[in-house]
Amino acid sequence: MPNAPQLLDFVTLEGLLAYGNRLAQRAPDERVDWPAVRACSLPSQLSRVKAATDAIAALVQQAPKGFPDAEAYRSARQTVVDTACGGDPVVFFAAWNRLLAEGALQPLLRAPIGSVLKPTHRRPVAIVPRAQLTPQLAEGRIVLDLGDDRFWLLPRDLADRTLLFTMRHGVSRVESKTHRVGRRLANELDPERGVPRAEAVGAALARMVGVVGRQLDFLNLSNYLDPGKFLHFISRSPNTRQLFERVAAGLAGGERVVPEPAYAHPLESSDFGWVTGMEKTAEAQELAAALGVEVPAAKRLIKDPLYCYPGGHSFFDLYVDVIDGLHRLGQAHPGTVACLYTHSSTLRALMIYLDPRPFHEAFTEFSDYKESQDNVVLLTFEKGRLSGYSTAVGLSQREKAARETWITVERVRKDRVTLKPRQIKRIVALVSGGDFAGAGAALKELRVTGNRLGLKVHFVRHGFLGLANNWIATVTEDDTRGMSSVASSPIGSSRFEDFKDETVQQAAMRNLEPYLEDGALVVLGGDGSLRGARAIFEGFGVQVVGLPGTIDNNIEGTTSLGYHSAVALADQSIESLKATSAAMGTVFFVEVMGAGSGHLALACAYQARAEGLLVNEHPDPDAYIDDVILGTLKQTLGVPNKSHLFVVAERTPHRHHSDGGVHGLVPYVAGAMAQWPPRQGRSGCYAPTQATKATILGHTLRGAPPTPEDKAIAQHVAYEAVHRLVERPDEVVGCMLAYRERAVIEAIPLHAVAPKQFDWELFARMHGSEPSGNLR
Ligand SMILES: Nc1ncnc2c1ncn2[C@@H]1O[C@H](COP(=O)(O)OP(=O)(O)O)[C@@H](O)[C@H]1O
Ligand SMILES: O=P(O)(O)OC[C@H]1O[C@](O)(COP(=O)(O)O)[C@@H](O)[C@@H]1O
Repeated sequence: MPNAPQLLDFVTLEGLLAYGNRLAQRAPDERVDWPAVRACSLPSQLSRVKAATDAIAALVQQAPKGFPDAEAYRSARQTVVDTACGGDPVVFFAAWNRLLAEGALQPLLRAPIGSVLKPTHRRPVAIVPRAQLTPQLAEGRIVLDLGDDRFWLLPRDLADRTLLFTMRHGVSRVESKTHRVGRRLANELDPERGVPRAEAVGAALARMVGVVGRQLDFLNLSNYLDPGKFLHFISRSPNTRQLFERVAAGLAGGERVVPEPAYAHPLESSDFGWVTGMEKTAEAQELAAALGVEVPAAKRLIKDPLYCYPGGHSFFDLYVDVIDGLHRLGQAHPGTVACLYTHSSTLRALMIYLDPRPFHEAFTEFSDYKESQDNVVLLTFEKGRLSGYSTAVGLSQREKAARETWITVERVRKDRVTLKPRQIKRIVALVSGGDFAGAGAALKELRVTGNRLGLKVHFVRHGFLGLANNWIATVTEDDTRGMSSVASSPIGSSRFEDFKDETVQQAAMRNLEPYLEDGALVVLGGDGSLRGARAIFEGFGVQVVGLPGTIDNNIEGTTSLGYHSAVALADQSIESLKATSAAMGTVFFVEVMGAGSGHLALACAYQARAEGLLVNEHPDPDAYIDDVILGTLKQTLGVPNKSHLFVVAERTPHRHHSDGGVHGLVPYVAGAMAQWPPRQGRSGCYAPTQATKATILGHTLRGAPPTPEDKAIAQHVAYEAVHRLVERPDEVVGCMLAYRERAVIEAIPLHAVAPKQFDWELFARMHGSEPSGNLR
């Protein structure tokens, strides 16, 4: 049990009172509607705690009998604040949380709210995975394929049912990731990320409603999904109204007038009173200081669903509001569809309620409700019961397992982060693996930004090899002058397979030791180098950040440094070869790097509109050579001004040479061509001479000069790495900073770094065909 009393035995009344009083004296944030502050002296508070504790214990004793509704529970609790606590919310806070630490509040988690009790068995579901779709479930319903092996079971008519589309606002200016975002905060959507997300939610909902509507029409059933008749409910927070506006625009599709939304209390987010708007880190640090414990222990208390804020508001409190409130909304609007615009905490409460596991267990899973999870929970209210699943709950077994692993591993990563905000004093950087353009620009940016933020910066020569040999030096302005435009890696790189050996890593750690206290290591390199970074992060606790750099561009979720420069340089050569091919009719095979992945080769081939492409990913290169390469040449050889150019990724295996790639292709293709009957020319004309050649661009691409694009990416990720290491180390340590094409930089934990899949669609597009089954 996450909150077993012995794990919270550090919680004292004195500590809680000290902390609560400090909160009450916080300077209010202007965006926050601040609750009334009562100044009470510590002795008078202490004298009231006993009465408060007894009154709360009496309230908890009522729990098994249940509370008629959420309002009854809230007012019973408020009576304790007003009477036993003398109106002092801090006294309530101290008495309640002390009882929580003793485990005395547990009966609340089993209390029925109104007629509603958390189900102990699986509820009827509205969305089911394929494996659970039985004929009985589908009987009398419309079964809609949502993709991803999931089906939505919808009634054929609404009758006395209510459909509830519950949506959360997504990304707002003050983010719940970093701040306590409560109902007292007038929060607004983040214009760059929140507004497009809200529009996307609206578009997705409109699409889904349209698909179901068409099914109903097809079955000659009355279309109850008419957006013109939907009801809309929001909370008081501006971001839920903004979400409504975007979704309503999507649903209306420029045709209908959408009615004004109504206010609904259960859609409010949690009430954190004086804490609303506060940074979560500061909150945990202050509580830890007041209780005289480490921050992780204080976080354990804060994360308990029963932990209350001064005044009594807890996550459990919100849960009661949401569950009771949604049942009421369902009851009040039978035969209709209602759109509910709300906050992530509401969706979290819903998921916990819909999930049949015990409250604490489900809370532990869903307490980290994340951006990447669903934005809409689909609910049906029928015969007094809510059923329905968000896709986050209705995941297939495979997805569920992947998600559980992700949650566990992410927790472990965070536990390994020891660097605190603004603690870092030095950065050590190295470049590893195959070299790439842009490394210089990234290193220079690390030095400049690091120094500007008061950090010492050190470079390691020749990657992990240099770490094992102690080739570490402090760098200054002198050392990095002109570095941004340097090709390859100005501090060297290496392939050093011995680094996979733990004893070699230990030697490297001894060299790194003097830099590790208050320091972080930045590793620039490809997937192998990032595996090396992960090894010393997980094995030795080195606070490491990875920056992706490889001309192969084969790391999922990011553009890697060096890729654009390599493509640009290859493109110059390929276009030159195309020109001479068109002039002379020569057949060219151009080999580019990329033994491990064909992304670079594909980009080069497509951009140059080559006739064909051979990559290592190809399931049958021999068949491709015979069918596509020879087939194309049969048709195009001799066509005036036609070029014949094929891009080949290094070491692509085939039967014409053991080294693969372009090796062996020239004699084979030239030999085949020689067998073809001469093209019919005009009588009396001589046929042009046909030549077949191979060109290997090879390592020129790794040493390409950095393009402005690569320099810009390098500067951006390096700048972010330093800033985030200083300000938010828990978000970047043990991660690779991924550069998304739309210039969004995100942290991907090293354990989640995965190979990028070859783009068969682009491959097919380049060939003017659809990818065939065996290529997918
Ligand atoms: N599993 C690992 N553990 C420790 N070090 C590793 C691991 N994998 C790779 N490395 C280190 O990273 C270096 C570069 O990896 P490599 O795959 O050659 O290049 P890239 O980083 O460009 O993909 C290796 O030579 C080795 O020093
Ligand atoms: O020249 P080397 O060290 O044999 O490496 C060749 C490989 O290195 C690369 O240039 C880059 O690969 P990495 O990013 O994995 O180092 C590949 O395209 C190529 O197949």
